[in-house]
Amino acid sequence: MEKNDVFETLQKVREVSPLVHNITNVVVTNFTANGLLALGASPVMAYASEEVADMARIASALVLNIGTLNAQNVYSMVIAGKAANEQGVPVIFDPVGAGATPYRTDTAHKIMSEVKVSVVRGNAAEIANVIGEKWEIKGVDAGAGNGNTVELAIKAARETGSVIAITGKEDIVSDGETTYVVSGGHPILTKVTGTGCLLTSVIGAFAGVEKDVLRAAVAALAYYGVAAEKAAKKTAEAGPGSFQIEFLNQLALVTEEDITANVSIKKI
Ligand SMILES: Nc1ncnc2c1ncn2[C@@H]1O[C@H](COP(=O)(O)OP(=O)(O)O)[C@@H](O)[C@H]1O
Ligand SMILES: Cc1ncsc1CCOP(=O)(O)O
Ligand SMILES: [Mg+2]
Repeated sequence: MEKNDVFETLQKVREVSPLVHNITNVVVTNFTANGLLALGASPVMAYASEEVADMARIASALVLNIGTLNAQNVYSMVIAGKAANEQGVPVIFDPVGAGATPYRTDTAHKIMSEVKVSVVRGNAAEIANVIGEKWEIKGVDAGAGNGNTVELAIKAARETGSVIAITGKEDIVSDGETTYVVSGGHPILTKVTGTGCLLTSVIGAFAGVEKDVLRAAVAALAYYGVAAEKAAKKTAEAGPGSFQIEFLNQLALVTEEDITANVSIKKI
């Protein structure tokens, strides 16, 4: 996986404009749709159990996000996930807040057991709790924890059979055999809600055009980090509000040169 693979995959997303079906949370819905549009993908949010199977079947990727879960949406997520699986549509899962309440943890386990998930993207606490390990979580935010995120990603990938993306200061992606560290991004990302959720949907867009989901996830994380760095630089004198808007701009503006100059991907 090289820097030019990142740009190549980004170009494919921009050319194909994959339809990304999101069943996500009420906090991030608008931001996610706008972020996917800025990337060049085509977002749709569809939640009704009567239509999710039909929508998932025609999508290039399905993104499931339990941020503001309830019984109805979880029911829809499983129906959509199974339809996507039948059709070979990649399913990307964001276990928002897994570990914060037993309902979230149990739901994450239910989705992982009933749906074949291609990629799970979460912070370290969420990924740890998905595989039954302890890691402090405060609502939807990861606590410091004292585990090793590389080991956690490898273990979680082996146990679940999914590609695992753990995000934070450094992002780790593993399929249990091959593991990458993607550096970049900016701490101000943690001051804007939904940047993790949007990233999960961006991974969906990349997986919608690239069959190798490990490669798709690494490319998505690298691209996202570069856009964040550019936005942070441009709004350095301002705060999270200006950053949020500029980040959407930069998601549309990342160039091959930006990627060559700023991406850091290490295979470990
Ligand atoms: N300290 C940090 N420095 C740079 N980037 C960060 C930092 N913390 C998080 N990020 C980035 O913020 C984005 C969202 O990740 P994260 O905050 O882990 O997700 P979540 O919001 O789901 O907890 C990712 O692109 C990640 O790389
Ligand atoms: C604040 C909040 N509460 C429930 S979902 C949500 C959004 C979480 O988004 P992210 O994990 O991307 O910060
Ligand atoms: Mg999150």
